[in-house]
Amino acid sequence: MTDSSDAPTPLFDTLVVIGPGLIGASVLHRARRDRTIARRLIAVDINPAFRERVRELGIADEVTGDAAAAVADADCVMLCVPVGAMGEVAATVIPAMKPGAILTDTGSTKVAVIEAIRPFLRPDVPYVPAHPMAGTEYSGPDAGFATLFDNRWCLLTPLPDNAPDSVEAITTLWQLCGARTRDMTPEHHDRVCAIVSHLPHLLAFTICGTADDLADETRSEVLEFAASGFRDFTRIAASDPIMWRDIFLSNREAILEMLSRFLEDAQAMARAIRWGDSDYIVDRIERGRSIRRSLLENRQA
Ligand SMILES: NC(=O)C1=CN([C@@H]2O[C@H](COP(=O)(O)OP(=O)(O)OC[C@H]3O[C@@H](n4cnc5c(N)ncnc54)[C@H](O)[C@@H]3O)[C@@H](O)[C@H]2O)C=CC1
Ligand SMILES: O=C(O)C(=O)Cc1ccc(O)cc1
Repeated sequence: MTDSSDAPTPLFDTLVVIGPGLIGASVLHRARRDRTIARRLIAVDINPAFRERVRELGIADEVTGDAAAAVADADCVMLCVPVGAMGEVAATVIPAMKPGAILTDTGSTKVAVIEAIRPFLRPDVPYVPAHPMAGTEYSGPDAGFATLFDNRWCLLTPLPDNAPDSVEAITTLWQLCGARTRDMTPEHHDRVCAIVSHLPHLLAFTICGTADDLADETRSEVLEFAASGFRDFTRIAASDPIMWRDIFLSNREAILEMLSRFLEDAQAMARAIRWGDSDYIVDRIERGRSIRRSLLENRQA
């Protein structure tokens, strides 16, 4: 029998998304919308309420809590759970995958996630780690949307023994999601993300905590008069606590290194303010402005 439709063959026959929260549900929305990523979509979640939401959203052909059964027929399995849960999920799914199927993940840290998954790897199941650099402060299946990854970066950290076709397949998957892709080592990835993503979140959580610790009368004024600077911090400070606890604990060294460099620079700024060093202050602010201009030019803001 011939296929009468002109639709191109999807990249995978069956894609299983484990953890259809913000990221997983966004992949499912995109795959559902375009039908170029996979013919059949399966979502696995431990939370029954989230499974029900995924069913209601209609973004998967099958929704289940049984990860091992779900992956048996999969051509690609994408782990979209918090980074601290990657190892235990990998331990359940890898033995149940069919030979040649590809395992990938979307974790925000790479060295620790790869180490957590490595003990369960099989030579006939390539694992290609990835990290879409796109997200919001919201989580859960309702937070997902099809265009989340458009024009954003997805960083891949292929392993030395990855066959080129498995890396190519995951690269294509992210490009079909709308992302631009770049390969780098897991160590480099973790240092880059420590400065561009993890430290900014740490600062946001901290400044909101500091504001909340202020005396009662000042604290109520923080809420009343929050100018845009503080308000912008509160957006990312609204992010999921479990996800961020796991990121901080799993990228400990790079985050602590970036934090200590930041503290030195903040001290230098404090000194300039104390001694009235206008040139230093203006120079630092101008560097901030030029970084913002570059982001706008690169369509990343
Ligand atoms: N939120 C963001 O902006 C971004 C997050 N990431 C990474 O992607 C991953 C997912 O993040 P989000 O989608 O934001 O999280 P989320 O909290 O929205 O979704 C995670 C989902 O995983 C499920 N889950 C947790 N443990 C599970 C288990 N053992 N088995 C099956 N399901 C399980 C949860 O019930 C939830 O539905 C994390 O590793 C995160 O670091 C990557 C890029 C951006
Ligand atoms: O909402 C924001 O500003 C984010 O920074 C989202 C985000 C969170 C975690 C990641 O690993 C990547 C992107």
